[in-house]
Amino acid sequence: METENNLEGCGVEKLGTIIAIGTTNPPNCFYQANYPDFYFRVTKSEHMTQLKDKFRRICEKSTIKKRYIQLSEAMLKENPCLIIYKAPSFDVRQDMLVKEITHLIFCTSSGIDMPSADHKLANLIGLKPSVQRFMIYNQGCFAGATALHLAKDLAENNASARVLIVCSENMIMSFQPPSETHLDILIGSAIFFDGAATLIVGANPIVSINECPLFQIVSANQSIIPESDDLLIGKIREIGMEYYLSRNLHQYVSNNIKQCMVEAFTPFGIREWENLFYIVHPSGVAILNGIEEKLGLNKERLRASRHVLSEYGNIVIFVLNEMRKMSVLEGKATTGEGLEWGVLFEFGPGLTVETLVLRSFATNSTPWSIAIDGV
Ligand SMILES: CC(=O)CC(=O)SCCNC(=O)CCNC(=O)[C@H](O)C(C)(C)COP(=O)(O)OP(=O)(O)OC[C@H]1O[C@@H](n2cnc3c(N)ncnc32)[C@H](O)[C@@H]1OP(=O)(O)O
Repeated sequence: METENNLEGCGVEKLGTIIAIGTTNPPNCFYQANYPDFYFRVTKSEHMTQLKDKFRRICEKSTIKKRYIQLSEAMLKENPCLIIYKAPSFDVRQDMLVKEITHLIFCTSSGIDMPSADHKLANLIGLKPSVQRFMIYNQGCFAGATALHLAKDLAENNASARVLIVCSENMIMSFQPPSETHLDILIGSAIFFDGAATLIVGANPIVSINECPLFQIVSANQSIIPESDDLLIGKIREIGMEYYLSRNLHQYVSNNIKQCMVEAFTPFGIREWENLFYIVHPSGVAILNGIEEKLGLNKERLRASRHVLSEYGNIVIFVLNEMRKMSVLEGKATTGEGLEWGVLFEFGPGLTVETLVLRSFATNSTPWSIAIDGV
């Protein structure tokens, strides 16, 4: 790969580095093949046979095998307003959601109470009262990358800071019954899922105390795709989260991805895309296919994203975790499947794209037995 290694001499050890990643899901696992029956039965929509057939086609084409969702049939029975299209249900959803270091960043699109979820978490895990907290609400799917972006700045500007990031998403606010007049609900119902991820970011990782450098965040860029404001909209209403997903969304993302790559990698003299590792937000098979095609990537490059899409659904931090686990299990030399440089993309309302340039670490330079659960 053609690189000018423009980082030399600029204190790379001071760059924000991901030193821990963990992910979790609620226990209810839904196989995608069974989900149409479940979804139409619990929402009492069995009579909408054509819509159910369409939903089944969407589920089949989603390439998702299974997803984890906290909402159960019992919860829906107890809260029947959740299965009536456009029924006022915000208070019920909000009440269901709230039951549930040096710096703390919490991001979620679930719940808007004050004091917020970051405050409750800090108390729960016994963080110092002086911990510096930052709450990121309702940024949709690009919140994880924004949290990493912010953590990088905090870590690089506060010597010895250790930033805990917690991302938690839950479908309780966005769950809607199927509607013939609002087909976007079928797409969200087929690809959104519940999950949570945590990361710790700090500069100058100390390996002797088992801090485990996984990925260095070399740079972080955020950009808005021109003329895309209306393509992905979520509105908090009395009915919970009302959302709209344009059919053209995937084309806007893929048509603009090259520009994001050029802006992110030009400062480092990197102009070829094939020899990078990719942590791409698994937001839909059409988006992954479009990115692969526009960047001219071979099928292997988006393997981690496709695996997470198939096994969980749509959250980027899961892909980051999958990449480092997969690299170790397959005996690759670095945490980025043997490659040095990589990129993390995440998209959300705006349309906003976060592009993070990453560098991997040698897999034999870190205390892996502690870093990889199950290995
Ligand atoms: C929340 C956030 O902040 C960020 C996010 O992640 S938002 C989510 C972003 N992801 C998306 O918008 C999904 C992108 N789309 C896809 O991945 C795929 O198009 C898909 C899995 C939905 C379907 O797969 P496909 O290979 O394109 O199949 P295709 O045959 O074209 O579509 C299947 C059916 O879905 C319908 N469909 C596709 N996109 C649709 C949309 N946006 N709205 C409504 N219907 C849609 C098609 O009309 C088709 O219906 P019929 O079978 O009745 O003809």
